[in-house]
Amino acid sequence: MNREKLEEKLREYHQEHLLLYYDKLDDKGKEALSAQIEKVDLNIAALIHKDNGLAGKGIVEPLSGMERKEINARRDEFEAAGIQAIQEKKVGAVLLAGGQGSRLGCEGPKGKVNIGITRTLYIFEQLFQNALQVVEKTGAWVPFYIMTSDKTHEETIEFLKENQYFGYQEDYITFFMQEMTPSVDYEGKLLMEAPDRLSLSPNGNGGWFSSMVKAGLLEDVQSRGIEWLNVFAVDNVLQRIADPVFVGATILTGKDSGAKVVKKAEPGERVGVLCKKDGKPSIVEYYEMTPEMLHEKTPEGELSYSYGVILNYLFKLDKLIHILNTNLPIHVAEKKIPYVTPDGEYIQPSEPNGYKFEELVLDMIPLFEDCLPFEVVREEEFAPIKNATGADSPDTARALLKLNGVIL
Ligand SMILES: CC(=O)N[C@H]1[C@@H](OP(=O)(O)O)O[C@H](CO)[C@@H](O)[C@@H]1O
Repeated sequence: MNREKLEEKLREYHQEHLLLYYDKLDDKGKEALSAQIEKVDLNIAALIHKDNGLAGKGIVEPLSGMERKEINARRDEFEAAGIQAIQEKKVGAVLLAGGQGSRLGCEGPKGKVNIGITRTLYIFEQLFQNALQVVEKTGAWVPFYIMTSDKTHEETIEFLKENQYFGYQEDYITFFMQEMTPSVDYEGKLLMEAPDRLSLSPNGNGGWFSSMVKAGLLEDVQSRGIEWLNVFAVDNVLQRIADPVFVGATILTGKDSGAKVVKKAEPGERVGVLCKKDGKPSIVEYYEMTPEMLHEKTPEGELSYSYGVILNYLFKLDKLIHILNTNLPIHVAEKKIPYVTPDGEYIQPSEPNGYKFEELVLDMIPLFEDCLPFEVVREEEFAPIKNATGADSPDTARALLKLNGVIL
């Protein structure tokens, strides 16, 4: 697009300031900026006013799930069904790895964080170890789709290649990039990170499937005969991938989605909670729970909203395709967003100065017919690494890995 066309497009959305530095840019800079402006959704006002989150809207009630007792009683049956589906190549895995390890003091992809003590043990390495257990058990390779972001793509590919995918077969690994959305100030004006660059950030983990489709991977998924996708986060080193028992339980109970859950450790634990909203399974994210919901108890004295999701979901492919064009709610988060001033000065704010927009994978759940809440043992399957120290840190994860026999 030339200047005139860009101006015309921007005027419509009151974002003409994006061309403030345009005339001073060289041809490469002009092209780069123009490409970004063409690509982004400029209808920010619509984003800000979209339904924001689930909490407090609709009738929210507790939801009971499949508990350990029931799972253990039917374990063999579930496991056999899951193994069969994996051997028939019906299950694929999607690793959400777009995040950076900056909070853990490591620039670059979070999966590159080394949590070993006497040896190196990268987060990616541990996840592949977990996946290899299933390969060993079933004799079948589970195709892995790895979602990266603009900021982590090249480095992730390079790192995994260098390390020979930690023993996983290269033919079963495919990368795709998460899409980006613009950040805005409190007036809804798009922020710029540099004179030739908008401030963009990953669009949240809810965009994983549409990003996969936009990357042209639906054909790949379908040609492999995949019917189920197991989506999971990079930050839980005890994550079981394509767990045959979970896969089998979801299939045999006739559900079209499943969510692994743990009993919450305490009311304030920072996990999304599986519940019912307007009669359908839904997840309310921890920061959207009301104090009443957080503390409500059953007559037996247990938390009413006790199932915390560990970001490990199973989705049926045909349903994912069916809901592909359904809009997910946009979650608006106030953040500190670096930007350039009209004089070209780069500012790194110490206080929040604007909004980022995210779609969340948990908002997909109500779009499915029914979801199986599948209870897992926290000590065996949930060791998230979110913070440098304290709760959910490398230290807590190491303790849990040790408990599971991993040598650090
Ligand atoms: C948007 C999203 O998927 N949030 C997840 C995710 O939380 P974060 O704080 O965003 O890492 O991981 C939690 C489990 O570690 C899970 O309970 C929660 O629902």
